[in-house]
Amino acid sequence: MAELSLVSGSVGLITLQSPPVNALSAAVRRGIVDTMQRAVSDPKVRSVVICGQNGVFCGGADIREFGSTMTGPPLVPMIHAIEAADKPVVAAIEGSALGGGLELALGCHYRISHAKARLGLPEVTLGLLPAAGGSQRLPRLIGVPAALDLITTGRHVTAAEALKLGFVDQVTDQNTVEAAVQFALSVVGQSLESRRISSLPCPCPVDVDALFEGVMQRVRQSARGAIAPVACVQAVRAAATLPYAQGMQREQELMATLFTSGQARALQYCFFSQRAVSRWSMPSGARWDTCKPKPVTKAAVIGLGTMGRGITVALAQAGLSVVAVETQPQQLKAGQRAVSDMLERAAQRLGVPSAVQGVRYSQELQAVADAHLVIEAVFEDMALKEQLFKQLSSICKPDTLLCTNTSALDIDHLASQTHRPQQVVGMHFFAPAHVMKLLEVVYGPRSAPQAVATAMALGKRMGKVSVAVGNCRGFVGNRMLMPYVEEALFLLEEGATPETVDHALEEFGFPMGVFRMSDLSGLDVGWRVRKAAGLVEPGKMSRVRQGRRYSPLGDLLCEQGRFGQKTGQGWYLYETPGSREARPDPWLHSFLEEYRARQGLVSRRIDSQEVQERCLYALINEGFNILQESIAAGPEDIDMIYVFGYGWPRHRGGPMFYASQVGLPRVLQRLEHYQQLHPDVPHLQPSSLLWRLVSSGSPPIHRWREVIRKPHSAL
Ligand SMILES: CCCCCC/C=C/CC(=O)SCCNC(=O)CCNC(=O)[C@H](O)C(C)(C)COP(=O)(O)OP(=O)(O)OC[C@H]1O[C@@H](n2cnc3c(N)ncnc32)[C@H](O)[C@@H]1OP(=O)(O)O
Repeated sequence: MAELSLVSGSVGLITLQSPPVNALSAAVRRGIVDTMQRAVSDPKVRSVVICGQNGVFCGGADIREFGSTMTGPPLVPMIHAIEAADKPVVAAIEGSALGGGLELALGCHYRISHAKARLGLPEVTLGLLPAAGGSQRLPRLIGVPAALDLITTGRHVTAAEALKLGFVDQVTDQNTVEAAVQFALSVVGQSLESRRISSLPCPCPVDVDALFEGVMQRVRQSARGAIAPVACVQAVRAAATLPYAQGMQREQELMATLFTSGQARALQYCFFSQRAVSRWSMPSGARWDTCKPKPVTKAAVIGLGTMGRGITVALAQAGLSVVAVETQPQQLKAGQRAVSDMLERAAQRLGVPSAVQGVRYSQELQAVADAHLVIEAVFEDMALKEQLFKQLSSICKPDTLLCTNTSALDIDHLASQTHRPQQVVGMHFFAPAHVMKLLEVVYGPRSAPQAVATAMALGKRMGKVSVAVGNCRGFVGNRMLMPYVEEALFLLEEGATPETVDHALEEFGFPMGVFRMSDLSGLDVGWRVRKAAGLVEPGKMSRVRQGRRYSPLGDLLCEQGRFGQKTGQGWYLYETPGSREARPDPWLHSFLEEYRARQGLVSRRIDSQEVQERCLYALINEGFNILQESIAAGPEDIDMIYVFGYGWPRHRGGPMFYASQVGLPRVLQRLEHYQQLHPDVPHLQPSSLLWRLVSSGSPPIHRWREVIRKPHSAL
């Protein structure tokens, strides 16, 4: 797992060998300890270079080992032994040096990096901190503020930035190992004292207390309940204020708490789930590894509203040639300006050439004729989309993929408007479409596996986390959101205020509670959907519609023109239309009191626990229904949709993972409890899959699929 060879007569070259990313598994650590010992004791070896095979230095500790008892040589003494060596050790960094990989490099006396390498300490994103000395060495080398930035965000930096910050000694765009070998030859005989980072003093800011207080406040605010960023600050503070040995002790203590935490498990589950969702499958048995995507170089977008603009930008930035069609001349002009601005700004920020030239604009639908793939992003209106799909079916080449960006409408119905239902899929983007990472790729019963493969591959090219899901109202994300929103409205009827509900959800870790979110996206959006579903009865207050409990509160606000931020009033009050700061609205509080009085509802005190349980368990319950119906292939798919599209706090792993952590029997018991209190609310009726999982002994989440697939009786 690590090989030693002698090169250029006197350089011991240690090559880490553990594909795909040379993670520091027990075998690799054993290999490093063994080869270092041999190199140090071999008189022919005068200096050492450490590199990784296949163009990757090291992706860090082997995350797969974290779930079980760690065996093999520990990282910390291994890195100390490298640093203590009396022969110069040079890290030759290609590809990635991340986490334990960078900590290994920081234990070396010199670091030579390829220009295209990426370096960083992303442990915080896995619920950990750099506990192989990284939190103590990096501040000594680059100073406290820069180290705090890298360690608390986990961001990867380019070799150029690493050189500027001072933790890389040389950057090359030639062969990195050869450059490192030459470098190793050149430093033989030089003193290594100043190269042992652990022996350097930590450059200490003038007012350490003020600095760390400010940082801690900022970090706590953005962490939204995540504990690792806070521990990272504490570890760096130890580097700034304690001698190295004591700092290391503090680093280990903090790591011990994080390592076994539920948050670390959740974040590591997210790491693997994010990768697992690209290995999609359909109920038909079609899979990611049996279907080849079709090449797509020319795409078309129809409709230049907010979504169409974002989708155009995302496609152009992925290097596709795009034609954007908008039939309204004013909208076309405004859309063109907005798209060009977004592309120019992004190019400036990233220091890359602008993709503006890759986009053409037209008022004519005919302009999409030679596209390989068309994404429709017109107004959410079935009649309009039906008409459009009929036209596209005759304009486009027979093998052109026809995609819709609908957020809820029936993909199969749209497919039936065309002569090529197998070529129709949903590509459900989230606003702003060029920023948000999530893409739901929705297949109908007639969608061809190759069409799904092509949409998934395109999503990947656009840098999205793409999740393949089946066709149903609202697909996965919005379908699960419906009971969540409904429960929040019911809680208002029963005595809560928007503030108490939002506070409980934000306390859980959402960036915004349901009412602030609804004000931001516009109350009229849901109103239109409810109208189309025949649920809205203007001016009426009835609380049972279509045979189940219904809250008309949202409709009543819309009837008064309260659409949220854009009108300056919604569930909250805003200083002016469009402003963002939500303030409690006394009018709304009186309105709720009057509403309850007219409905004969007795207001009661509702605590955070009830808000969280009713909103979140209702959402989770719908997730179980979705799994049961095979709309999502597994819990990881649902969880990634919620983490990347709906602000579910990543350190809680997604709704299904959260349910597994709370304990399925507990979720079931609380749903039953609330269902008894509210028998007219069908979404509180526990899903039969939840029942089956509990009666199968509540297996761990990675074994749920076995229960989902098991044929079940109608018990
Ligand atoms: C109590 C004391 C205990 C001490 C513990 C010491 C702790 C040390 C801290 C750490 O080092 S934690 C790990 C820090 N490293 C990372 O976070 C890096 C994670 N990896 C990546 O960011 C990327 O994978 C990459 C290295 C940039 C490569 O990206 P690329 O897009 O090229 O490939 P991927 O699809 O992401 O990955 C390919 C394949 O490899 C698996 N993998 C990647 N990194 C690791 C890893 N560190 N451990 C185990 N497996 C890893 C990844 O899961 C993919 O496989 P899959 O089968 O497709 O899932």
